[in-house]
Amino acid sequence: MSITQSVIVPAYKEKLNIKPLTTRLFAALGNDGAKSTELIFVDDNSQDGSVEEVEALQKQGYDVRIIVRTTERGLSSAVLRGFYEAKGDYIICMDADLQHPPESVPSLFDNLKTHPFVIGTRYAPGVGIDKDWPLYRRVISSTARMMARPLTTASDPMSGFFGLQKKYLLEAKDGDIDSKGFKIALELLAKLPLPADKPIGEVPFSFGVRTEGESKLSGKVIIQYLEQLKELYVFKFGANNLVLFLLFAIILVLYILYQFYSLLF
Ligand SMILES: Nc1nc2c(ncn2[C@@H]2O[C@H](COP(=O)(O)OP(=O)(O)O[C@H]3O[C@H](CO)[C@@H](O)[C@H](O)[C@@H]3O)[C@@H](O)[C@H]2O)c(=O)[nH]1
Repeated sequence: MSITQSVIVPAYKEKLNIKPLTTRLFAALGNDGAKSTELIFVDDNSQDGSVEEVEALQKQGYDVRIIVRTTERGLSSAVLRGFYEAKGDYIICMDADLQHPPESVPSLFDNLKTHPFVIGTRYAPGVGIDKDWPLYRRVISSTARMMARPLTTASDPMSGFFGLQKKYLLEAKDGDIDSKGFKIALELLAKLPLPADKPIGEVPFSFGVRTEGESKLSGKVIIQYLEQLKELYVFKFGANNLVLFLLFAIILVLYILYQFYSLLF
């Protein structure tokens, strides 16, 4: 059976999550799904034993490999590298830390058969984000989501759990997709030539809790997001737009909130 589906996982210092993610993913895919699916970790030279972990899984027969980048660093560029190396026509991206349940991957692949792009969404009835998220993270997350509203109809464009049909990536103009920001799904939703008459697929999922390793979210990532938003607004609406002005007003408020938080904790 040939590979038609690829799962791409950006990973930095995620050794302890590699085995549970791989075994849970292939179990969820079932026999037939597993035969047509490859799993690719894109690691930025973590040097924490992730490579050996993947080699051990290969010996057990899993179709898994790890790309180790030594000269590049960053979540979005890692995801894009995996996308371009993927053999499948249908590609899913997910985090390594098991906050994105591997058991939801088959639903995302199913959805992708009839939609050009699918988002795993935390904003749907019955699902949600971790109840233990501190207030500041909820505020940042909902503000970030609100600011992306004019760029896409997707309910959760901040999600790192998403998929696309590879042909749309290949149809993008050279140099359009920028891999600097942290929010690669938003970048792709705003810039790919997706057909206007087909909706974005949405699959609800509950955002899990990271139990191993650490989040790489930091103040720097927030600033990167704001820079990315500015670039996407200009791409979509042109430079001289009122929306851009509003964006900067919101950026200012967010920045003040962030400073306020830093002072308190
Ligand atoms: N290769 C590589 N991988 C990276 C890098 N930075 C982060 N990653 C990987 O990217 C995934 C997400 O990083 P986290 O650090 O776990 O992100 P988070 O703060 O938990 O953010 C989550 O929530 C966001 C929405 O609020 C999501 O957009 C994001 O994808 C992630 O799910 C993890 O698998 C992590 O190892 C990097 O520089 N290089």
